[in-house]
Amino acid sequence: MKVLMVAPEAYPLVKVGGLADVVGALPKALRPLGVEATVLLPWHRFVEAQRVGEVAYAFAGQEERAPLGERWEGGVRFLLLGVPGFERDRVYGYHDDVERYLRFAVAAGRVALGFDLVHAHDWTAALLPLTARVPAVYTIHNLAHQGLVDPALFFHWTGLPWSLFHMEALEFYGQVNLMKGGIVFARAVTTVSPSYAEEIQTPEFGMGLDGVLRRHAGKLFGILNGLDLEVFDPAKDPHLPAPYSREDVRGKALAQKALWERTGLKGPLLAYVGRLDGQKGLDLILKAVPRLKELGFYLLVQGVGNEGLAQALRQVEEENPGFVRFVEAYDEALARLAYAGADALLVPSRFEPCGLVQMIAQRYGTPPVARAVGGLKDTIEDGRTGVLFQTYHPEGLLYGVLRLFRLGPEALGLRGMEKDFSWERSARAYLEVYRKALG
Ligand SMILES: Nc1ncnc2c1ncn2[C@@H]1O[C@H](COP(=O)(O)OP(=O)(O)O[C@H]2O[C@H](CO)[C@@H](O)[C@H](O)[C@H]2O)[C@@H](O)[C@H]1O
Repeated sequence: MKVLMVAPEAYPLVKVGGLADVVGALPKALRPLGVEATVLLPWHRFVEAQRVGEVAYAFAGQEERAPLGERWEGGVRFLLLGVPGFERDRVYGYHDDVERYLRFAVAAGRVALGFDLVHAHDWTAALLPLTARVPAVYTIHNLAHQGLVDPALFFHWTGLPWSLFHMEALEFYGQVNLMKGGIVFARAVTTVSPSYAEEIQTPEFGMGLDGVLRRHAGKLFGILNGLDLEVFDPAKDPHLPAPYSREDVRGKALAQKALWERTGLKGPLLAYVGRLDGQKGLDLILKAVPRLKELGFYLLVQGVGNEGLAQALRQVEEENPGFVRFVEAYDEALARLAYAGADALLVPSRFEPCGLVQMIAQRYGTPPVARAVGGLKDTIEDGRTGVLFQTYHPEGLLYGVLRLFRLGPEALGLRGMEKDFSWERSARAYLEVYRKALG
């Protein structure tokens, strides 16, 4: 079976968050099952690849051509599509994001012709289930980003008929909603944990699409993300001062020391690693700081993203020297040191489709304190490998932290290291869904 995965990011070529980890790892896990998956990404100028051809497509009534690049990484074939709009430094966050990703998706439809199935990821590829001439599976990684477009622009750019502009297809409160199109037109829709698959069918988590998801519930599947155990392995991680495993955890103490030295903090150390986004519950962390400090905890926050949150974090760092460190950087090495060297990882998300950071931390022997939502619920054993709290409130988070330290973070950490986060089972579930879609 030849599958084309279409996504905006994939590890190790382009990574902003967890989507990249998933799109990077899934093709490797599918290979032993007889699925040959190729990953198609926009050709960002910072990605080196060999030019292997050209793709012709129509956009806004004009014939255009885009170079096609190829690169192999870890046995996976990556194709890079050089449509205009991607010769920039960042992956997202430009005023014309919708236009450039639509152009990418239109051109990607041409590339898909050589494959049995398209697997489209998130809003940036959501046009493909509608336009690709091969069956499509659509995966929702995050319902918060849906891709809303002015209908006049959308139909001008894509050349699609206005007859698609109705409630059962692309229309969403007067605009075109790309993610809605992905859900409606895919043969199967997946999301990244069983709990999130349930939650998004409710008004609380559905972000306006819960009705659409309920209508299409028969083809909606929750498949838990795995971890790339080669990439995230404390026994082989080059970013750590010394390797360690469950059998010999001595290296973990060295990681802790290195983390203290690097950040100027000491223990008991609570860490947050991830994008700075309203989704992630950083407002709870910010509000909990005075109490955490009183109780003798130290706090490290590492991440980039929302400027308002960054500002608030800078201020909290300034007001609490020696207790709070805010590292505003995308830094793989420091992230690994935090997963290994912190006493606990905080994941107080408002909602969480799956979440990888809590799995990474458990694999590195660091228990998470997380909110009981989405994939966090599905990957943390409450009281055994981490602590889950219910209420979205600073008190909920504080209660979780105190409970963890009563239970003993070391014991929970050791149990977390035993957990199986491999992709194997999930890859088989995807294969089942692919078969249904090809049906
Ligand atoms: N400043 C930084 N420095 C270094 N590394 C950093 C970093 N900020 C983030 N990362 C890395 O980015 C990844 C984050 O992945 P998550 O799945 O936890 O969240 P994200 O919200 O990005 O993903 C979305 O998609 C994934 C994939 O489906 C879902 O699991 C998740 O719930 C959904 O919100 C991890 O590999 C983490 O180490």
